[in-house]
Amino acid sequence: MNVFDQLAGGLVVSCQPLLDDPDDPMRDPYVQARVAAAVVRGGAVAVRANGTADVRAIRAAVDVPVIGLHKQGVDGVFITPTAAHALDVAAAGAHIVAVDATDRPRPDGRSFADTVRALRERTDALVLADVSTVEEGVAAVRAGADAVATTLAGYTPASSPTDGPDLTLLARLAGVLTVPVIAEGRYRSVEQIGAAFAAGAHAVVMGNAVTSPLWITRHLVPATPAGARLT
Ligand SMILES: CC(=O)N[C@H](C=O)[C@@H](O)[C@H](O)[C@H](O)COP(=O)(O)O
Repeated sequence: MNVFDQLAGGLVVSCQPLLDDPDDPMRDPYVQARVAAAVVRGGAVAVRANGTADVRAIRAAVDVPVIGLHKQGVDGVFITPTAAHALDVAAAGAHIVAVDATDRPRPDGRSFADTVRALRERTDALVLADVSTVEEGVAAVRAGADAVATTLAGYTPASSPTDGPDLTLLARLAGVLTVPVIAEGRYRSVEQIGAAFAAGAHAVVMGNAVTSPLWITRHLVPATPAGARLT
């Protein structure tokens, strides 16, 4: 049984501070580890986390698989952009390393396949390929990815943002791949979780809608008269 089997049919919760707000008060490994412990207590089958400090703190706080990544910047390839980042995340204790698997240029001039090879040679970590198109998913599996996630749908030049989660991409990936396909990106509701499993998801990842008070409040405030006056 590999680690992805432990995720089958479950909810994975991403415990990360907000990407686009460096002053998010939740940007603290102790805080993220407490959030992770809470979501696991609530039934999350795994936790996704950003950065070696958060991965290490969360590994110590929970007994479910940890999907680690390292975000660098906000443009181009920013999810675990280099082999060195991937090795650091694995060394911090991630069972699975999430890596951008698009074919865009990377800061180390290497390819996604090189990162997979480096992880295989030096760690036991499995590789989750974050993609935005079917073609990227197919190429990622050819390059050795253990699973594919729709994380980058709507966040790359090759994909268009959808209002909610990209269920079409999910269904197409699930239709052509034999590895687990993870639904991730803009999941906000019980209905969307159901729709993802109906479309063939192996597991569903929810992030901001569960773990970011900053994101949730910013989402709700415009519905108030006081918030509407601000916009
Ligand atoms: C595109 C990107 O940078 N995605 C990141 C991946 O780790 C996170 O910022 C997201 O919160 C995560 O994917 C979960 O998605 P959502 O918060 O929409 O449920």
